[in-house]
Amino acid sequence: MAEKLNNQQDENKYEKALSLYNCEVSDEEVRDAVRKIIAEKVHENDNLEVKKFLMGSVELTTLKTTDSEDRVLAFTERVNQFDEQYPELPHVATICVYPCFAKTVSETLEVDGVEIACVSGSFPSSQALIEVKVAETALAIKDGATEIDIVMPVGKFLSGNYEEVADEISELKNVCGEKKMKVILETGCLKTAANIKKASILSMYAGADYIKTSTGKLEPAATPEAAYVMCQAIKEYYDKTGIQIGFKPAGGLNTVMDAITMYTIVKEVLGEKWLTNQWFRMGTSRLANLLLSEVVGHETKFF
Ligand SMILES: O=C[C@H](O)COP(=O)(O)O
Repeated sequence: MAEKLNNQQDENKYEKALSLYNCEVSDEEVRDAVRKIIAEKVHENDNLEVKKFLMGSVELTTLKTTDSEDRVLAFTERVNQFDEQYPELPHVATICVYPCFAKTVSETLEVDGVEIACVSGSFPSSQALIEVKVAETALAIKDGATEIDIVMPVGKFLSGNYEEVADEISELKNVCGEKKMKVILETGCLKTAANIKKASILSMYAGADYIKTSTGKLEPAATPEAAYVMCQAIKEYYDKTGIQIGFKPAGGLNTVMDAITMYTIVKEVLGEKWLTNQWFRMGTSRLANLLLSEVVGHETKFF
């Protein structure tokens, strides 16, 4: 059943994989389906238990031009202190930083089970020579990254160079080896549900362990519609191959209700099997304090 393509020599192997899926998705149908989920289901998940779960799915992110070693060190220390101050609450899933800070985080982080995610491959544009992307990814891992977030080469995708897009993703997955690799689709640039579905399928066949909506550097970022299409693609891929792929909405998740909406879409499309922080992550630079404030019942700026 499993359809791992990496060892096949066929020149059009990824186009062939794409042809196994219906990628002619209607934007209008997606909008209607999302509207229905939001109207009928989101309220069921607006509760303390879900908010606690969401805290444990957060990829605590700092990807700022102003980041420095001191700031990243302080950022990591807050995660260490969180575990001491709130032992009954789930700690965040990862700390997500630029590769030049992987060493700082890995030398400072004291909490077991918090992964170190590094954006790589010339984040956020992905516009660099593959050799540079390979080197950056290898160095991030050498310095302690336990997960890698790369950006799909969006320009190549929009030009229809699907084999090149997939070969590049596959090459970077080879560098990652056992380390989990997330592929950011930058769904705001893909515009249509059909493109988002195609990019999702292509990334999964090329070796993505997670697919991720956005870099957070472009608008629109993680929309419920993009999340819906990506979750559908993950489900169809799982049904066909038996391989479970994670989902990471990221970028522009600014309110607790944004997070609950993403949770609801995952629950409705993918089901309970994806509702662990191994398979569902939220990349955010703003949500951790808001979620914590709601969980503890008063405003806090811990992170
Ligand atoms: O990967 C995570 C995103 O870059 C975070 O985006 P954000 O700053 O809009 O929350």
